[in-house]
Parts: sequence; structure tokens; C-alpha cells
Amino acid sequence: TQSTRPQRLLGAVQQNATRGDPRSVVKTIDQFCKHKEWAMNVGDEKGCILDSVVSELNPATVLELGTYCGYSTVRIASLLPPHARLITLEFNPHFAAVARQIIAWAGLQDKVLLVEGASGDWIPKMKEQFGVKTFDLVFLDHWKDRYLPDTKLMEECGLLRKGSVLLADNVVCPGTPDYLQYVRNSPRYNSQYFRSHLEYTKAEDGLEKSVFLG
Ligand SMILES: Nc1ncnc2c1ncn2CCOCCNC(=O)c1cc(-c2ccc(F)cc2)cc(O)c1O
Ligand SMILES: [Mg+2]
Repeated sequence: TQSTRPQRLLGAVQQNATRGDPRSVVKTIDQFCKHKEWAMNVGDEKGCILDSVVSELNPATVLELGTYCGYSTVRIASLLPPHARLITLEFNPHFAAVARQIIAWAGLQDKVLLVEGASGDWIPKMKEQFGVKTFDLVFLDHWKDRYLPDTKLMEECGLLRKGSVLLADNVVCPGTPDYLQYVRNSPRYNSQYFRSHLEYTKAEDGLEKSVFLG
């Protein structure tokens, strides 16, 4: 049977990256996507912005919506303090299977809980299922039309506290206009746009960082 792009990406990691070395996993994926096949990882340019937000925040509890192959999962988890935890939700079981192996190759499986399913189903169950109180950081990188409803759902479920940070990928390309309008106009958020480029291309894209004010 034909291999899929995520499987080819996993193969590249297993052949070229050093086990237990997150930076080499990240570098290998970026090389693959620049020189072999484009894939929808946040990429190295936006990835550096992600790294700086994570490092500045030093979060104890992180939620990632949309794991894909685990590229941003590895970037985030590699910067977390020892007892911090990252919960990442992936809808597509095939993507999840590849991501588990990439996260394990990076040696980060003890910091990461990968949950398969739709964000809308899991967000209301976070507290009871995983003992989460609130998230210090949420990285939104899943279906672009789910950013706004899931943000409202997180508010309603009491998963955000004063100072919680939402960091959203692709707010320009593919674009999340309803989400942007909400976080930029709501008195409950302080929002800031970090201009960048769509991963591995020259097209404009960026990350929106929104601090929940409670
Ligand atoms: N737990 C969950 N609950 C609900 N839904 C979920 C989920 N987990 C996953 N999903 C489903 C969607 O996951 C992937 C979403 N990401 C993208 O679609 C994406 C697309 C591009 C892109 C593509 C083509 C272009 F031409 C230009 C840009 C770039 C990006 O950086 C992207 O992130
Ligand atoms: Mg993205």
C-alpha cells in the first residue's frame, strides 16, 4: 500500500533524527518539509515565535488543539519545566498514530498526553477526565472554524483563568476571521498579532497571542 505523507515524515525522523533529541527531530521535519514535501506543521519561522511565548510563560499546563504529526507538540514539550504537562488533541487517528511515534522518538512521551477525538467533545471533559483546573497556555492549530466556538467553550467550562494565553496559528492563512474579530474586540482579551509567513512559504501568515483577562 502507498505510504502517506505523515508516514514518510515519520520515516525521515527515524532515519535522520537522534533519539531523545527534540531539536534534531524539529530540524529533520523542517528539512523534509523544505526540500521534500510541504506539510502543515507550524514550521521554523512561526515555531520560533511559539518558542518565545512558551519560554516567557513557563507554563505548567498546556493544551494543544490539532496535533497533526506532533511537530509543535515536540517544540512546546521540549521547553516545559519537569512537572509540566501538555495535553494535545488530534481528531484524525492516522495523524495521532504518527504523532505518538514522533513524540516518543523525541523522548517527550512522559510530558505529553495525546488524546484522540474532536475538540468540541473533549473540552467539556478536561476537568473530570484529566484533573485539569485551568490551562496556562492553549495553542490553537486545528480546524480554523473551530477556533472561536472552542474558545467560547473553554471560557464556559472555566478552563481559562486571568492571564491564560491563547496562541493561534494561521490567523491569516488559511485564516480565522471570526476568531480574530472576537479576541481583538472582546474586553476580556488583550490581543497581539505576530506577523510571519505560512510554514515553508513566502505567503503571509501569523500567530495571534491573546491574554484572557478574566
Ligand atoms: N482535536 C481536533 N478537533 C477538531 N478538529 C481537529 C482536531 N485535530 C485536528 N483537527 C482537524 C484539522 O487539523 C488540521 C488543521 N490545520 C490546518 O488545516 C492547517 C492548514 C494549513 C494550510 C493548508 C493548505 C494551504 F494551502 C495553506 C495552509 C496550514 C496550517 O498551519 C494548518 O494548521
Ligand atoms: Mg497550523
